[in-house]
Parts: sequence; structure tokens; C-alpha cells
Amino acid sequence: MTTELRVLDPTEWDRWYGVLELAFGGVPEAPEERQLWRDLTEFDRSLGVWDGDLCVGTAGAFTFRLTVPGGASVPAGGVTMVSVAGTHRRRGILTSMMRRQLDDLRAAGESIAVLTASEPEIYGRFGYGVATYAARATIDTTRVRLSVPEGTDGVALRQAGLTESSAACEAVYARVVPTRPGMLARQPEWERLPLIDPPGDRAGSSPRLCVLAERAGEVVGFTHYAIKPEWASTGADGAVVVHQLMGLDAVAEAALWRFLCSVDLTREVQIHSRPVDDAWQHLVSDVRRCAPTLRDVLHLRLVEVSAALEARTYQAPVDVVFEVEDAFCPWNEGRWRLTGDAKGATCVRTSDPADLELSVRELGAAYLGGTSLVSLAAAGRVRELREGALVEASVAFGSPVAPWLPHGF
Ligand SMILES: CC(=O)SCCNC(=O)CCNC(=O)[C@H](O)C(C)(C)COP(=O)(O)OP(=O)(O)OC[C@H]1O[C@@H](n2cnc3c(N)ncnc32)[C@H](O)[C@@H]1OP(=O)(O)O
Repeated sequence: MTTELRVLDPTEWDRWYGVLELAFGGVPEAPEERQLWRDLTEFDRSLGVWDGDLCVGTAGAFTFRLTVPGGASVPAGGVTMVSVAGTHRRRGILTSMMRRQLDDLRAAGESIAVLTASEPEIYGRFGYGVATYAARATIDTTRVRLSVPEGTDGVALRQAGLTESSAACEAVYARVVPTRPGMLARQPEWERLPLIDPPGDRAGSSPRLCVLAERAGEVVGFTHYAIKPEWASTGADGAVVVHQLMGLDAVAEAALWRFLCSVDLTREVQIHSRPVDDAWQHLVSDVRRCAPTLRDVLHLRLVEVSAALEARTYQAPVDVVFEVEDAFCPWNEGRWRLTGDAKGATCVRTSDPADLELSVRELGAAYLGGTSLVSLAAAGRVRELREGALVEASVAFGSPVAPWLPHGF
């Protein structure tokens, strides 16, 4: 089999995207969703693999800015739309696209690549580590009580149209982005994403609804949610499905949670993807009854170890030498001295003895402060060569706020 890997021509998009749709099961996306992804496609960053005139592989990249610990917004390539035709799988086509893509990202000066994986097992071999997790939970609102902080009653809530309130919600979103590692600054047109609500995806629930939280006439928070009405022989048995909730402070968020937990004719609030340190866990009277579970979300790879480690800050002083393994991007291999604190960092090549030995995948997992180096060492994935270096680096890499990505791409 001879295949050709080349940059996508815009006229080929429908065939190219069709391969992706088929690889994901072949159920056509709603027209408005398909149109959004077409509009968001960066053609010069999209790769197609062709077997004659047959498209058999797809991979794209978005030009993102990612919040990192310390609050900086760092250029990152958002790997997306990856698929290989079922007729051509397990012959190295994905590997060839990952190779080309990481070389391209490096040439473009992006020191970080991120993706959300259809299956977590796929991308570790290419140096990606799991950098953020999200919590899922179901709050049984017939049993669980909420205690809200003082001042919550000072927040006014207002039902608003999803589209009409978009600008106000985006303004809140923009203020939250720098406060949490893992979030992506909105690029043009991405504000359309939260408004995509095809009836076929609702699984019996209402269209997306919006409630704004306001104080002194200013919008300080919002929630996007839906109601799934259900009736049992014993009465109303509906659910509230939370799509998004953001507030500029604790009371704005608490007011929104209190609203969601008290919608008439419902018995539960379904939470699909929230930060692992989210406040709702501390507002509820019985977290066990909410059955929280974790799920991997953002997989992150350091494309250039030194530039990436210098782009974030460290919550405690750190001075360690890493011995980095990186078979897929060998320019990262070898020994690097990271010196940094809360103000900034340098990361340079060194011939000094190594303090910690790990692969680039572990550095990617720890990069946003959501996975500790100590926990990776406990799994044998980081080796400590100088006593004390593991705790020093692990504390420094941490983040007071858990990293989180609120949407897929
Ligand atoms: C960011 C995103 O877009 S995530 C979306 C990813 N896409 C999908 O899940 C759609 C359905 N799946 C597919 O299209 C394909 O199976 C892909 C893209 C996952 C893999 O493509 P392939 O061309 O078959 O991968 P390739 O042949 O390069 O495999 C490389 C290695 O990964 C392994 N691998 C590939 N896919 C998987 C998988 N789903 N699970 C576990 N291992 C896998 C292969 O076994 C191979 O291992 P080896 O090097 O030890 O032999």
C-alpha cells in the first residue's frame, strides 16, 4: 500500500470529514454542528492521508492559547479530528500523521500540544500524558441539602435566551479563563460552540436553557442547563442536566447551584464535567450520595521541553535536573535543569547529574498541576535519583486550582 500524506485542500473537506464521521460510527452530525467544525477547520494545519483518490486518514490542529499555572496564556496546538479509515487501520497511518504534526507544531513555535482522546490508550505512545480530569456526579436533590455562603441572597437570577445572553456569558468566561490552568482562551467563532444544541443530541431533555446571575446590574455568572422531564407512578422524577456553570466569585456560583438543585419537578442534578476541586462538593450535605467519578479530559504533550517548562511558573522554588526520555521527539531527550519559582523559570541543557528520571509523558501529565509527580513515582513512572528532589519538584509543579477544560474540541 502506498499512501500520500499532505495538507488538506479546502475543496476536499467534505470527503475528508466524511472519513472522520465514519470512523466515529457514521451517524451524520447535525448540519449546524458540521458547519461549525467546517468553519473552525484550519485548512493549512489539517492533514489528509490518501490512497490514490481515497481519503483514508485525517488529523487537524487548532491554534489555541492555553492557561498554564501562574496564569500565562501559552500558544498550544489543539490536535483534533483524528481518524483512520477502518479499511486502513493498524498500518501506521496514525503514527505518520502524529510524526508530521509534531514536526509542524515545533516549526510553528508551539511548545505544547493538547488533545481530548476518544480512547486514553491511543496517545501515550506519542508522548501525551493525562493532564486534566473532570468530575461527574449526580446530586440526589431529594436527600442532599445545600449550604450556601453568606451573601448568596444578594445575587439575582434571571432566565435568559441562550443566544441573546451569549455575549454576557462569554464575558464571564473570558474572566474565568486566566484563573484556571487548562482553560482555552476563546478564539474567533468558538463562542458558537456552547450554542450548538441539535435536537438529536438531547436524549429527551429540553433545549439548552440559560440563567444569568447578576449583582448590582452586572452579570457575575451563568449556567447553561437542560431539564429532562420524567414521570414515575410516584410522581415527578425529572432531572436537571448541567452543561455549564461559571461565576466570578463563590456567591455567584453558589446561587446558581442552589437554583439548579431546586428546580421544581426534578429529583436530581446531573453533572457531566466539572473541575475536580469544584465548590459544589463542599456545598452539599452528603457528597457520597452524589457518587462522584473521575474521567480523563485533556492530554498534553511538551513539544519543546525547555520552552514549555519556562512558559509556566512554579508555586514553590525548584531547582532540579530532569533526565528526559522522548523516543518520538528525540530533540527533547537528555538532561535539563529547571530553576524557577512563582515569578518565572529557566530550563537549560546541563551535564550535571540527574535528580529525577522520567519520560516526556510524565512531564506532560504533571505540567498543569493536576497530576502529581509523587503519584506518578508511586506507579514507577518517575524515578528519584537525589533524595528530596521528588517532593521538591512535585510541590513546585502543583497548582492551588485544579486544571480543567470545560469543553471538547
Ligand atoms: C484527538 C482526537 O481526535 S481523538 C480521536 C481518535 N480517533 C478515533 O478514535 C476514531 C476511530 N479510530 C481510528 O480512527 C483509528 O483506529 C486510530 C486513529 C485510533 C488509530 O489509527 P491507526 O492508523 O490504526 O494507528 P497506527 O497503525 O498508527 O497505530 C499505532 C499504534 O497505536 C496502537 N493503537 C492504535 N489505535 C489504538 C487504539 N484505539 N487502542 C489501543 N492502541 C491503539 C496500534 O496498535 C499501534 O501499536 P504498535 O505501535 O505497538 O503496533
